[in-house]
Amino acid sequence: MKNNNVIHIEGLTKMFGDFAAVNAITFEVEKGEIFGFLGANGAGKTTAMKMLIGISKPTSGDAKVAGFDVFTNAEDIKKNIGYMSQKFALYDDLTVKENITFFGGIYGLSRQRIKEKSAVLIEELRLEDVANKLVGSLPLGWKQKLSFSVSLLHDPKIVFLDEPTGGVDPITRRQFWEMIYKAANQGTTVFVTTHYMDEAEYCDRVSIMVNGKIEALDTPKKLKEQFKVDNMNDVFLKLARG
Ligand SMILES: Nc1ncnc2c1ncn2[C@@H]1O[C@H](COP(=O)(O)OP(=O)(O)OP(=O)(O)O)[C@@H](O)[C@H]1O
Repeated sequence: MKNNNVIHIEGLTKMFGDFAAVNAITFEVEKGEIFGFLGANGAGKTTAMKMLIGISKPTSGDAKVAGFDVFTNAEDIKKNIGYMSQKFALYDDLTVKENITFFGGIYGLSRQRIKEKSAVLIEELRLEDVANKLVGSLPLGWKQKLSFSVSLLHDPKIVFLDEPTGGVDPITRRQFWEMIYKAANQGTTVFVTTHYMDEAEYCDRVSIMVNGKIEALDTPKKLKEQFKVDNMNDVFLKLARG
């Protein structure tokens, strides 16, 4: 593993019976990179991501995340990553402040650190007026931005985002991506799945999974050249439709 690689995967495979949901995938992701992990429904993205975040044991292959082996150091991986998905966000029945305090506690931050982080985060997200309101009462876009910030509370080396902007309006999606860029500029690696092809264009590199295999992996510019098209949507359609 090179020093600046925070994800290193070789021949990573997950079988469900005879079915290879993830079939010998190999790639590396660098520190501070925004890595887009694309694929049609059922391609194997979530299965692969579950192995990378240490909650599912691979059938075979090698994977190191944040320097830790997914087979032997899954607990260390969990401490060094952030995770956010469209489906599991925050607790609707806790206030903004309570959610931050709760997750800060889970991540092992001290009371003082939680207080400091909470103040900065609420100011940055301009949530002062709703800091004591239940998260369930906030618009989805606000929840998702807050959820992303919470996933970064413990300054993880890598943040895994599983369709973070699903169902969110275009303006909020844009703001969300500004937050992603900021995190990446500060050295956090961003591993993101999305079904929005305009978002694929914002990534430094993009991989496209088809039936458990990675069929293409490069910068959006090079992928467009390779497939002789002028947008990522057409790259995706060419690959996903075979
Ligand atoms: N626990 C399981 N047991 C059996 N098959 C599974 C299991 N989990 C996933 N699969 C299968 O593995 C394949 C890959 O699923 P996965 O959820 O990883 O795809 P995905 O690319 O994340 O799709 P989506 O975009 O819909 O989230 C699918 O055919 C799915 O049915």
